[in-house]
Amino acid sequence: MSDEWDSDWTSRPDGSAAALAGRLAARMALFAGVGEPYPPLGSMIGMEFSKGHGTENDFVVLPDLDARLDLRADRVAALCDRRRGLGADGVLRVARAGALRAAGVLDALPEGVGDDDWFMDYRNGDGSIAEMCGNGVRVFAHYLRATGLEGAAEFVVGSRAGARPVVVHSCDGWTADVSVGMGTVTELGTSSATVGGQTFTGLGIDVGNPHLACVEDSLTADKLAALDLTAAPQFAADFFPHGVNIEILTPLVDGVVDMRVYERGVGETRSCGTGTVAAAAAALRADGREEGEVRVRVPGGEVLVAVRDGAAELRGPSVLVGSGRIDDDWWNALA
Ligand SMILES: N[C@@H](CCC[C@H](N)C(=O)O)C(=O)O
Repeated sequence: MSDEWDSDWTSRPDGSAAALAGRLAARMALFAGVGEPYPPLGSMIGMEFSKGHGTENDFVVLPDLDARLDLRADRVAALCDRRRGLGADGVLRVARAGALRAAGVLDALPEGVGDDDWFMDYRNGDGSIAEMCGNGVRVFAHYLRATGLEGAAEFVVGSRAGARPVVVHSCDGWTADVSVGMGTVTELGTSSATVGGQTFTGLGIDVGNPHLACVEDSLTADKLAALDLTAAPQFAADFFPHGVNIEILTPLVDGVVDMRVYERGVGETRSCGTGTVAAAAAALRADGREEGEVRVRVPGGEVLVAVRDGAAELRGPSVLVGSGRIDDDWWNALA
């Protein structure tokens, strides 16, 4: 972690009124000394963050261009906690791949990713690292464009699953429409999982991260909405030794499916971009096809998935909600 985030008064975890008054006085004195107006609490020092979502799969975005942040699992989990933190399904650290490699966050660069490429360092809400996040990439690309960190509308975002080319079709400070090349879709075979007391059989699919996409013929959108996804599903751990994201979906009708998801490292989310790709591939396969376009409706909105030549493209929205600073005292007290 950077020294600038660890000054004497920011590192004290003492949250008492006396301690707070002391810190305020120290800030006021500091600013009075240089003739500057006193800044609002939290505006002087503290990590910048933004909050965004893709079809309501939400993320804390942390710009960390020098890759100095120590993104320990407990810190990520606290940040993502909806009561004691900012609240999110995951964290997106923004840096160049080379900076993350130099800082030891990445041992080596994934295939197709260069030192100068942007890299989405993605963490699940429980602090675990995942290879890829399809909704996250759209928000990541939107953030880069909206902040001016990236000037081009087409560029590459590196992920642990490899290079993901993005096209930002339209974008302002609030919303964006983004396409992502999601790479190869690999079928792993059939497996099953028990969700809310019901057993579903599906297709194991790797899109950089592991999925079990279960197309259930008897499901309607209403029956899907009534499923209980509060408890963690049971799945075949020998089939998915690193855990799995589980999608339950209706069969393909007129190019549309409805999907819900239980994400590894998070729980039920209102959308999962890689999950929609797995769902589209499984729905096409169940329909006797290997290619095609599928509109995937999720609780948080909808996205468009195209599967062609064994690879997929995902297109959907991104929303940037706002930005601010994380209090250093809060962050350091997590140590
Ligand atoms: N929400 C993401 C997927 C995030 C990673 C996943 N939970 C995993 O552990 O593989 C998406 O939009 O793809």
